Amino acid sequence: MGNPNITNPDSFSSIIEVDNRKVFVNVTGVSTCGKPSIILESGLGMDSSAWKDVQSEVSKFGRVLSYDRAGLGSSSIGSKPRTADKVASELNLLLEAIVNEHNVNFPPPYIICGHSAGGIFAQVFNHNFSEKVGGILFVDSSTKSQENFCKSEHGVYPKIIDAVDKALQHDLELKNPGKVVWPALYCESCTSPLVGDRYLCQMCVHYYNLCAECYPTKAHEECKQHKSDHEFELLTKFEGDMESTRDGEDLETFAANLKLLTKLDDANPDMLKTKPISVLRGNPSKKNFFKYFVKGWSKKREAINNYIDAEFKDEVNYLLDNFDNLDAFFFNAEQLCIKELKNLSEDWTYAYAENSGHCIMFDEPEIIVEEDTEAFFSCLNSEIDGMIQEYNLEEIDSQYIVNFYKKIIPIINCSYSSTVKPLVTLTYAQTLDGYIGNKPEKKEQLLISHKKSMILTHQIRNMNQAILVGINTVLNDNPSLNCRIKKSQQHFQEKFYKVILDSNLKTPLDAKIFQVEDSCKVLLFCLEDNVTEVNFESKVLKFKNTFAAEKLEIVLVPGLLLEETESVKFDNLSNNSSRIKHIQKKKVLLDLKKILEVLKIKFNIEKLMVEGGSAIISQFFKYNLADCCIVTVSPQYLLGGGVHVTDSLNGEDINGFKLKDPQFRQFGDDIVVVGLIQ
Ligand SMILES: NC(=O)C1=CN([C@@H]2O[C@H](COP(=O)(O)OP(=O)(O)OC[C@H]3O[C@@H](n4cnc5c(N)ncnc54)[C@H](OP(=O)(O)O)[C@@H]3O)[C@@H](O)[C@H]2O)C=CC1
Ligand SMILES: Nc1nc(O)c(N)c(N[C@@H]2O[C@H](COP(=O)(O)O)[C@@H](O)[C@H]2O)n1
Repeated sequence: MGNPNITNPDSFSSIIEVDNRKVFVNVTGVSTCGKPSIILESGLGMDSSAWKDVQSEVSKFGRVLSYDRAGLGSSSIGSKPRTADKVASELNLLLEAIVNEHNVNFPPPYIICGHSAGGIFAQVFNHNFSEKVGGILFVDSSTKSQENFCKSEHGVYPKIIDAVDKALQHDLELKNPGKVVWPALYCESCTSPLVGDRYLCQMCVHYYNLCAECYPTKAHEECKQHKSDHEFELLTKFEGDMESTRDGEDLETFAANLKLLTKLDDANPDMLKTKPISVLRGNPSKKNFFKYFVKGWSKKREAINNYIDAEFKDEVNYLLDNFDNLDAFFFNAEQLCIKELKNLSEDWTYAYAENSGHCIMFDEPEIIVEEDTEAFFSCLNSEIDGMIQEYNLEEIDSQYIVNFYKKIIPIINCSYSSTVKPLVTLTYAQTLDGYIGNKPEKKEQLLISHKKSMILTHQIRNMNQAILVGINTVLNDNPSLNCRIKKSQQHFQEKFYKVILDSNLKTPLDAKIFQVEDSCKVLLFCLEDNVTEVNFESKVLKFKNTFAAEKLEIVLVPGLLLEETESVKFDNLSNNSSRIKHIQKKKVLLDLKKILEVLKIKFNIEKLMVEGGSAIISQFFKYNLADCCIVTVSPQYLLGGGVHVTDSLNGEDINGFKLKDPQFRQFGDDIVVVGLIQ
């Protein structure tokens, strides 16, 4: 079943035939071989046009599909009832058709971004086609608890809904009688629910919905305040019988779909447990949904009253009268929804769109774009999680991370130029009590970072040309110091250096930095004063006999005398007193400025990442040699003690400082703080 309209299989918007039905599809976005694709699933009665703003943005970093479900927009009607099972199967057939029959690149895993009832369809799709789903982004999604909500003492809502539906069908006051067309939208001028044509103001930052009655007067208050004339676009034109336009997507079927999901979840409760999900909620006090059900309709009280069963009349009218008192009730219902959604997965993120109502894609599409990016990234992470230890990660060419880094360091992009040193990024992970490592005697690396911030660290390694650590880090952690992201290793292997500051050549010959299969070169910086010592000379020889010149280079640099004052407490047991004695100690450390100069001039290293440990970080701070910081803060306390991030500055009189232009971002459980050092 070919489709002549598809001229560019990478991006197309067309009506295609699937299983003898016509389905409108809109596939856009950059080709993402090996990465997840995004499916935009609209809410009840809404077609693909709802995603206009979101799709154009998300397409910049991935493959995106929006489509009209059967009976909506430009798609032909489907068989009734419109159960979520049916919707899921039809979506699956559509995906198979566009990939197999139309040769369109739209690879799984899929991240389904479901608005409202679209979140229910997404979950049912995950039950039935689990292997294809990477994660779900819930955009003010419906939840199973809404069924209880309907059944609860406030079960009067379904009665209002019924009455509204009936009123719409019979009430001649309304221009376009028919079923409720936009369950979540109301006219922002007259507050009636939107039936019939729907208009959007093109000039405002946000879209405004106007019904056909208000459209000619352009009566929206905020629109009136704008100086220029507003242009309104007729977004959706409904003609004739509404029944055939949003065929079958009614509240009765919606309630049945909630029951179906409850049944599927009861049978298989963990279908989403390990998959990343994002829960995005609008502001309950702004949800047009509720206004539609209650406030908007209080204006049409008479019409509604005609269609409410006598036994519910008092209750319905009480609600219509007391709309403002319902905030607390709606707030509680909202909390239930959030709890239910978060419980679906162990890997969830939550975001609150304060300035949005139920239709976040109209009010704040940018938040969905951001959340999509997060889900996109999480999905990649969970794919590669299991492989981290095997040094076999898939490439994460994640613009998300790259942008995060670049955003705060414009100099990395353009204007950093120093003839004497590379651009230095200081990166480490710390606990809430400031520790970066275990006590040295433990001889075990302290795992602080969440897997997601760890991947960030690896990506940042990949964006630099060298990593520098002190010898104690090598002795304690035995790190690999490579970038375990496959494919990017290509770039990494050719250009990367592992730099160890090791005055006395204590680095073990069997250290992992030499062993891992990469072609990075190890640079051991040693103290030039040592060169005459026999012991040192024999060590150098051993290294040279063990490793080829392209694998290892020993670089001699001058030392810098460091005078440390150590405070020692002496107890006098006879009189139970104690005395502090200050002992002056001398230590030689390698000259960092000289090392940076050599890295820049001899090895052409423009960007250097310094990982630690404490002594190294402290010295970079002390001599103001770092340009920016990326610090992972993990929500844990070590308490028992260990290596503190600036331990070795103890006693020295050095001024502290504040990061410039700090940025913060959550990666898994951790907060990553990024900023410039002036
Ligand atoms: N959480 C994290 O992100 C990280 C944690 N760590 C942790 O840090 C701990 C190690 O820290 P620490 O004990 O301070 O040791 P370091 O790894 O910082 O190494 C310090 C040693 O490096 C050598 N050195 C040479 N020149 C210099 C110089 N100019 N400045 C500083 N050191 C120099 C010195 O040994 P010599 O005189 O022999 O040359 C010095 O004792 C480990 O527990 C490790 O796990 C490490 C990195 C990151
Ligand atoms: N970002 C980060 N988080 C942690 O929890 C850490 N323990 C570290 N440690 C640093 O990473 C090195 C290990 O690197 P490999 O993965 O073995 O290549 C370790 O030596 C520290 O420098 N970092």
